[in-house]
Amino acid sequence: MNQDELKRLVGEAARDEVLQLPAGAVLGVGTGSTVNCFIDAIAPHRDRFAGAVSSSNATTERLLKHGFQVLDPNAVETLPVYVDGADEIDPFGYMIKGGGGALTREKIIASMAKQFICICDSSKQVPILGHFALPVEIIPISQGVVTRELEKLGGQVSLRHAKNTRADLEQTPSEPFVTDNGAWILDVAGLKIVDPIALESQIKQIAGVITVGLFAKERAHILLVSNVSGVSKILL
Ligand SMILES: O=C[C@H](O)[C@H](O)[C@H](O)COP(=O)(O)O
Repeated sequence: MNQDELKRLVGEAARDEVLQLPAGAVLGVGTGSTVNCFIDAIAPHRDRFAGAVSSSNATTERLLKHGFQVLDPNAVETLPVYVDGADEIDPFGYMIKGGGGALTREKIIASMAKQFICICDSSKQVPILGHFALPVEIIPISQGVVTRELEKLGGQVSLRHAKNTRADLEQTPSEPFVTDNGAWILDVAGLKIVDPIALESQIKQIAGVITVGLFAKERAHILLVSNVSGVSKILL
């Protein structure tokens, strides 16, 4: 089974999970290739839901294409669930997210939800976070100062470029990658994140930082994880 098939499997498992919600629920929907499989899997059931709150322009586009009603987050008070992928998840449900650049809106929508359902294949499970470079969304003029602060924490910092996403790390950098919020992303490699709660709050306090892709406060409560033997549901 290849990784795409594992993503499809876990997307379908998440569909089965949200179909247990009472009819008329509003869904919180994350971003990324795994979430795309979830969106495709729930598309035939869209009429059971009052709509969805989206975490990125890409997700909004896909939801609309499938005929979902996409609601303004300001018009919604709470969400029963938020479904999203992760770049890394540890045994406590703490995650690194933002490989696709959607971390800020993802964190906002996750904070509105009663339950975070993380969907991924087992390659994303790690004992300690930090092998995947930690994304930090910043105000562009703060690049220099934030870089220096992050280096003091022991990280090797690089500005993400438009073609320098997870899928093609080797390509020659071009223009800076610009997020849906018009901001930039610093990727911080070489951190061994033993205390995600402390590091999340420490990085958040650096002037110029919009969001750090460490999801400790907005951790996952349920993990649906696929491997060659199928999908497991883990309560965190
Ligand atoms: O910004 C992107 C998100 O945090 C994604 O949820 C994360 O990068 C995982 O994406 P994928 O399912 O494509 O591996």
